Amino acid sequence: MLKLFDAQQIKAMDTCTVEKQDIQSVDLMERASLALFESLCHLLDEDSHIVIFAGSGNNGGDALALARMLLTKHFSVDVYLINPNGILSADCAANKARLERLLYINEIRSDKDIPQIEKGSVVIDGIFGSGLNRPLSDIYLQIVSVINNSGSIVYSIDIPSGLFVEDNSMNNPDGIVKADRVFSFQFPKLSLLLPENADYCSHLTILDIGLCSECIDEQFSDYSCIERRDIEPMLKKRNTFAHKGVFGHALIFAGSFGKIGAAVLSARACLRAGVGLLTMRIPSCGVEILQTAVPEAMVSAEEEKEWLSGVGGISDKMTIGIGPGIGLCQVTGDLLKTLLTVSSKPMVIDADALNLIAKDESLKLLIPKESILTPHPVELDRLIGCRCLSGYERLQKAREFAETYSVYVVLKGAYTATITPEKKVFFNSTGNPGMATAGSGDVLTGVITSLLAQKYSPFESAVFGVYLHGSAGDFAAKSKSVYSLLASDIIGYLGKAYRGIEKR
Ligand SMILES: NC(=O)C1=CN([C@@H]2O[C@H](COP(=O)(O)OP(=O)(O)OC[C@H]3O[C@@H](n4cnc5c(N)ncnc54)[C@H](O)[C@@H]3O)[C@@H](O)[C@H]2O)[C@@H](O)CC1
Ligand SMILES: Nc1ncnc2c1ncn2[C@@H]1O[C@H](COP(=O)(O)OP(=O)(O)O)[C@@H](O)[C@H]1O
Ligand SMILES: [K+]
Repeated sequence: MLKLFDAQQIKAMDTCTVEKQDIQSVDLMERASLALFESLCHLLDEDSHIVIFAGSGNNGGDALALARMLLTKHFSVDVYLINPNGILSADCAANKARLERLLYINEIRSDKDIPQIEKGSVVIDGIFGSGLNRPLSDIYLQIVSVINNSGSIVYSIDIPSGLFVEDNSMNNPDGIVKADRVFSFQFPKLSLLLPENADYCSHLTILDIGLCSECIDEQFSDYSCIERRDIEPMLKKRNTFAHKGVFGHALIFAGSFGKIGAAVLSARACLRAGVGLLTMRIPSCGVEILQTAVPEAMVSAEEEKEWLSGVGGISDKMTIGIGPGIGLCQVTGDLLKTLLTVSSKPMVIDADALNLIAKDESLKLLIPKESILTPHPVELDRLIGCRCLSGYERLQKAREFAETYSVYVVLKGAYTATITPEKKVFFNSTGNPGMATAGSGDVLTGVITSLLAQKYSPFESAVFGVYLHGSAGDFAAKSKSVYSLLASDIIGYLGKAYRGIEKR
């Protein structure tokens, strides 16, 4: 699991590593720059012209060390050191001295010194890193504008200059470098996983720079990134004598007139994710459709033709999922209230079920503890009753909600965040923009309900389900392209996603 840290913690681990490994901080900088150099070389052409912007702190030090390494490979390199106050960090100064022996370093002290960037150049952005302590102003704003308008490929060292590691709600969007790729040292930075910062990082590479693992373990973090190696051990093996009774009975409340497709998608996904038995509670207009499209599912038909109004037959043995396509009728809201009142087991709550809860404050207190709620950002805003101005604010509000109501919140998006009742956040690492298509959320509801029915814990059902769903989406995108991917394709690749998780 990759933990995410704030700027102070990054500094502390830096210092700790230098002590524990008995090295100088400039040696750690050399190691970081070497990892960057090796990774970057794969992306450069022999005749690339490289323009490096270095700041006065350690991010600038990395950039100067990188320039020296690029010279050994005979790249054409221009270096601009931005040094308006004439003060450099010790390691930046050390690398300046090393580089000066090989190359003339241009210094930018005022706006007159800012260069035009030659067309076709590759820009390396080493102006500010995790030490940024205020939004960019003056000469820095001008330099960022020159970089962003240059039309060049831009590679940022550690983090796009001008972007804070965590909260950018008060930042100036014009003072942040827009990078084609960010090479982050050791850990992703939280801000790079938030949707409002998408323009500043098209691709992310994490570079292992050998920070001491003991120093990393000592630092507490509420944020981490789930990787395949975290998911693998969660997979439950199937016993030779297993029968369908072992793999749970899911009961999904889904569909309304015109939205029976949502019920079909969640039903298929639930079965493909491995549930033993599935009953679909749907309005009667959907019975023939569902029985034809998903013969493996049982149907509990509602008396009402077009929407859900009754709970039907439920038992304690069933695991409930509710929401896909159910609409916002008052009678469906009443059904939801009854269901929340009579159930004590965790359930999966999605889509319009979340919108119904948002409309009636009293329902929130009825949600069974440890239930899994799967809102997309707009649904989350409705649920908490306020329009969040940034992904960072939304994440904090979602954490408060998860704690207040003792539930798991799966905040969907590019790096879907599973938030626990203890307010810990686990970002997902699979998935792609092809999944931004109608019905892919219904598929996720089916998958998570299936896992919960199979006795995965609520935490495992959420993070494993989100990972599996994203991984199936990645296989689907490989075959169909991100443009043409359909929610049904995600279901079609769930098997391949399982195969990818099985230990080899
Ligand atoms: N553990 C790690 O991750 C390592 C980090 N290293 C590098 O060190 C960087 C952090 O270095 P620093 O702490 O020196 O931070 P920076 O290189 O980001 O620079 C901070 C300096 O800039 C000044 N400053 C901050 N915001 C400013 C603004 N808006 N306008 C003008 N000046 C401003 C600060 O007062 C400080 O002097 C990382 O991003 C990374 O590039 C590597 O060298 C080695 C290992
Ligand atoms: N850009 C993206 N990258 C990765 N996953 C994505 C992206 N866009 C959407 N998804 C995933 O697709 C699903 C969309 O869910 P939702 O918005 O509820 O769709 P719908 O309501 O159409 O079913 C979520 O699981 C989300 O994480
Ligand atoms: K940078």
